[in-house]
Amino acid sequence: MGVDLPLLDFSKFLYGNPAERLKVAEQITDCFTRHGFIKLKNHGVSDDIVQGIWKWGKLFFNMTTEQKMKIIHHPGPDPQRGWSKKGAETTSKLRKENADGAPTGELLDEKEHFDCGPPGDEQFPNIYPEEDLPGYKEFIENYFAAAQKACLEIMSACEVGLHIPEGTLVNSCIPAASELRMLHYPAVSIETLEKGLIKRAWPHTDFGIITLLFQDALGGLELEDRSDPFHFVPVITESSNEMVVNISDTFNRWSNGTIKAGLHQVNVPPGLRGSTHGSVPERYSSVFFFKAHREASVGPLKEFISSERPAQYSDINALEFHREMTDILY
Ligand SMILES: O=C(O)CCC(=O)C(=O)O
Ligand SMILES: [Fe+2]
Repeated sequence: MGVDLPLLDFSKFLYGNPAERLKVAEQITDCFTRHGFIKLKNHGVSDDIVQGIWKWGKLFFNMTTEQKMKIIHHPGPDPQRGWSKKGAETTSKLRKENADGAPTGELLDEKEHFDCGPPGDEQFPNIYPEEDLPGYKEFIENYFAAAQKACLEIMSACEVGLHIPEGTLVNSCIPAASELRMLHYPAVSIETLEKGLIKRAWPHTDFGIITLLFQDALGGLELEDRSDPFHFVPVITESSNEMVVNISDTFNRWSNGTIKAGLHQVNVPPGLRGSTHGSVPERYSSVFFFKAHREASVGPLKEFISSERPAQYSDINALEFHREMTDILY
């Protein structure tokens, strides 16, 4: 029982010799296949950027409601831009679509977030608090570039680990169409969370290719223990520089259902489980939803289709898939 996620050293892929690259690539795809999740160190996103997540996250969410309202996101099927206030999104509806026995109804997530796409996105322009928080946009754009680069390297590692031709995954990811999210979970009473109508984030899978995640020292991210379905265990990160990566729905589709998306939620942090009263401190985290380029197919790749395993998913493009999924989410 339990899930032992090893902390893999990605520098062995980035700078290692061919044998080292192959070894870590296979560890990555093996862990992804078994758990839907991996943990990486030396991933190439600098400590400065990770420290910036905590610094800029606090500055952003500490802005007044009036300031945040200037860049509020208007819900709809297109990619999210700007600030979404607490209760705007319910991940539980997605869950309802994905599996039986899941919570149903309007279960809200106890979180607020900021979302943006690639710097200079013309199709879905980003919105920043440029006057109210100078420097934020510049930080976010640098973080976006570093996260996008890390994801492309992880795709290369997956190609090596899965023994599929170079470029099979990477070529569908350029130009960038990823989404970056800064998250803040306000302090909440344990009683409220334990009552079960509110969760920091309900069980869900993400719908890009992979998601990078950084969480603060408080923690609270949990993944499904596949040996005990619908039972969740904490993803323990020893330092806030550790990168947690999950497989998301697009990878599941590309692999024709052989590499499944990692089901996850955000719960009472490990150190506070079992308490019956008191409050759970606020929490900060950030996720980078790595997406295929908007016209790329999110149907199964030919490497994963055979006469024994015909295509399980339709051949739609990434933007159509995104719209389909956000329609469920809001
Ligand atoms: O904050 C976290 O740890 C996870 C957030 C998450 O799963 C999401 O936004 O999709
Ligand atoms: Fe998620």
